[in-house]
Amino acid sequence: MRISVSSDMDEPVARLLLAELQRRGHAVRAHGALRPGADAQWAACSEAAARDVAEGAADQAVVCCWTGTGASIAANKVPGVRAALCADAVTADGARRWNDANVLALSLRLTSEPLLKEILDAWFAAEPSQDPEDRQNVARVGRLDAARRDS
Ligand SMILES: O=C(CO)[C@H](O)[C@H](O)COP(=O)(O)O
Repeated sequence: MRISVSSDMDEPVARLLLAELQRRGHAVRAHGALRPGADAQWAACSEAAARDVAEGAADQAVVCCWTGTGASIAANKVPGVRAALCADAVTADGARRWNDANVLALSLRLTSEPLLKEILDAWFAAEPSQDPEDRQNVARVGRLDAARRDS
């Protein structure tokens, strides 16, 4: 899978995230503090990674900041992006399954190395639910997105 990754801070867990995604065979594109010379403000680098997904340059993205909140807020402003801030594997599983999330947001502060691997395992193992009610919810979010674009 093609995965864009962003972090506003060059923290060990962000480097580990890059290495772990590569080890799993993903093609990784780095933004922010993970790419020399790139804009590393959390709003800018989260937007860049999210735009990769929205524009088809990446299949999914993982966006990071110290809390994970700014990264998820910025990513969610990009049309077509459903970013989910996940602090554990159960949340990551639900985000993929029920929300059809296409961007994973992580807190650099909270995500330890074992937790990171658990979250990634759950995120990549889960498939979006085909249950009609779940699809209706995701479609409804898409309509909210479209309405915001048109307003
Ligand atoms: O969590 C964050 C945003 O949600 C940032 O990582 C946090 O604000 C730190 O940024 P800075 O190093 O610029 O003070």
